[in-house]
Amino acid sequence: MMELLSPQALEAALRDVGARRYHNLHPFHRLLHGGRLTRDQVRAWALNRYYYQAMIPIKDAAIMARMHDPALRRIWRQRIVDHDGVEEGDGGIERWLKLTDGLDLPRDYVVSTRGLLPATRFAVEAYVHFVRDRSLLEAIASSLTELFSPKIISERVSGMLAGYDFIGRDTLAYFDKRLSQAPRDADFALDYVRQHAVTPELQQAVIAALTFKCDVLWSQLDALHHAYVSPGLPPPGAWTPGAEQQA
Ligand SMILES: O=C(O)c1cc(C(=O)O)c2c(n1)C(=O)C(=O)c1cc(C(=O)O)[nH]c1-2
Repeated sequence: MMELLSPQALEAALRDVGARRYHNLHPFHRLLHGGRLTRDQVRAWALNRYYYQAMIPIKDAAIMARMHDPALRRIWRQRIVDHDGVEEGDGGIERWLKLTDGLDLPRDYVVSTRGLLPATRFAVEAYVHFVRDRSLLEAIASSLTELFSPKIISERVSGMLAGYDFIGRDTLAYFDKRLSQAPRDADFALDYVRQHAVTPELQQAVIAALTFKCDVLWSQLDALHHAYVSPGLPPPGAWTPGAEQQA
């Protein structure tokens, strides 16, 4: 028989998933944050990660479409505003494109997603499908990796500024805003999960949802590492340096 956890014990179990499985532990991130990648390897990361950024509002719209409570939708919709902006030239996706601009990747090439690793596409799509197909509680729980993101973002910004002469603070502006947005979003989601996961089965389901999401993030880095670090085998059609110049 599974035991019913107190809200505090449930939170501890969720934090333990992060401590063991969050993508700050991935070797690719260690290299990225340690200043040990080439400029082209950093470009591959920014190009692929764009797809995650671009699909986050679609993921959040799929979650919102399942919310019957206007009060809940009013809170959740802020996530879409944060990424899409209130007007053109504003928002998280635009700030991510400042990063790819800074790495000399043409915007139309980035936005076309032509050079994406297939595994990036599969992992990100799996996240969107997960929130569409599972319960609302599991969908909300799957966003809880953001509990752990402020720490990795701080490590990343300081590590990349120190480690790469081709990266400046303005290119990394995307992350400044996430440092306040992520805790606000994660605190809300954690509160929701603590209140609604009230049976052992629901509690196991939210722990599994967070585990799944850690796998979504981890497998994107596995694919980058395999294609661009070791053994360095980009799949057919995936970006290689210079491919962005070809029509
Ligand atoms: O830089 C990172 O390591 C990182 C991680 C995560 C995350 O843990 O899913 C997100 C973000 N960044 C991020 O920028 C972001 O907008 C975001 C939204 C979500 C989500 O699941 O709704 N995660 C993340």
